[in-house]
Amino acid sequence: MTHLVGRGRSVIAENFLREKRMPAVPANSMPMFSGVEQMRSGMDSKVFPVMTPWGAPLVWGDSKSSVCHIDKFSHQGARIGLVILAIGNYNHYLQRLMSSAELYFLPKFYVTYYVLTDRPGDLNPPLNLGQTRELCIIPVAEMPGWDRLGLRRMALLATLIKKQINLEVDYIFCIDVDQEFTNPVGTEILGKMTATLHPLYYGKPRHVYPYESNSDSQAYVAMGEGDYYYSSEFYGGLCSKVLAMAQACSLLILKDQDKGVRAQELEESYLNRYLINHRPSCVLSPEYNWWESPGVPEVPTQRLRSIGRQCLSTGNYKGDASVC
Ligand SMILES: CC(=O)N[C@H]1[C@@H](OP(=O)(O)OP(=O)(O)OC[C@H]2O[C@@H](n3ccc(=O)[nH]c3=O)[C@H](O)[C@@H]2O)O[C@H](CO)[C@H](O)[C@@H]1O
Ligand SMILES: [Mn+2]
Repeated sequence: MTHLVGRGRSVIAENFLREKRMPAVPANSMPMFSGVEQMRSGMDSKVFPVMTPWGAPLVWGDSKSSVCHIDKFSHQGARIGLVILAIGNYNHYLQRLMSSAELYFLPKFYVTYYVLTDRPGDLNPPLNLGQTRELCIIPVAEMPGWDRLGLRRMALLATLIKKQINLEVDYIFCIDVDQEFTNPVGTEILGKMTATLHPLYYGKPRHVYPYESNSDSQAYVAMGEGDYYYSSEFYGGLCSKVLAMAQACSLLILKDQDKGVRAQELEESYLNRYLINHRPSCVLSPEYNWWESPGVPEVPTQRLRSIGRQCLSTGNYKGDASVC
């Protein structure tokens, strides 16, 4: 594997990233409600909130604030990692996700794909990657099954960040392999901690969110707690923040397993529990977790599509049963 570390990075970018690695602001010093700015989509006059109640950007890729963020020179040297877990027959999604990422995911940036797979040979010959991109294949001995892997991914992620990723990139994102980028995704997603709204619960009242209701579980969320319901298909941030999150979630999962308890939505439940206590600094709109289904809201631009959830809702993908 060739390392891209340090190549072409400006002093300004180095300083910016150093500052970004500073310790977290304690939750109790979080800014209070700062009002809700809005973006209006030209097409149909729909109004989209662009800020969370705690002042974090709520990102629609074409909103003024996103465009402004993208223009920030300071991100130019950022190195970004994308962790992809592909076990068993989910390996067939890899090629599609990676080719779409080459087209749309932070093009021209330093991007390393960390592919954790039980079939390392499947990526041979490897994809033709852009000049600033690299692939790191990490063989893992895991059994297939989303219900099992949903309880393993956080631990795998924590170990890998600590051992390797932390030394190689600034930001790390974890993405479900059963997805594809369908439009540009740029630096607007780079936050200390970035989480994506689950489209089925966007704009819905708090009481319908599928937070864990079993009070024996470490993922339990009491009535009245929580702002949004986040998806487990795409999240990320600075390595140090994602490491803290993955370590905390895997500990919650282990504690539950020790008691024979399992949160209903698996990793997603623990992620949501964690994000209630540690609100994300960047919240991605359903543009970044989208599929065709009556329950999913229309968005100005569809950027990241979940093929798996699309297949689950309709039984096939655009009529192509072989994709599902
Ligand atoms: C198909 C399915 O029932 N999906 C459920 C699963 O969606 P999710 O989209 O959360 O799960 P998923 O089936 O996409 O699995 C998560 C990720 O684990 C990896 N992976 C999973 C299984 C496997 O055999 N190999 C592999 O590599 C892969 O990166 C995949 O994208 O969980 C959600 C809650 O969290 C809901 O309950 C969904 O209904
Ligand atoms: Mn998925």
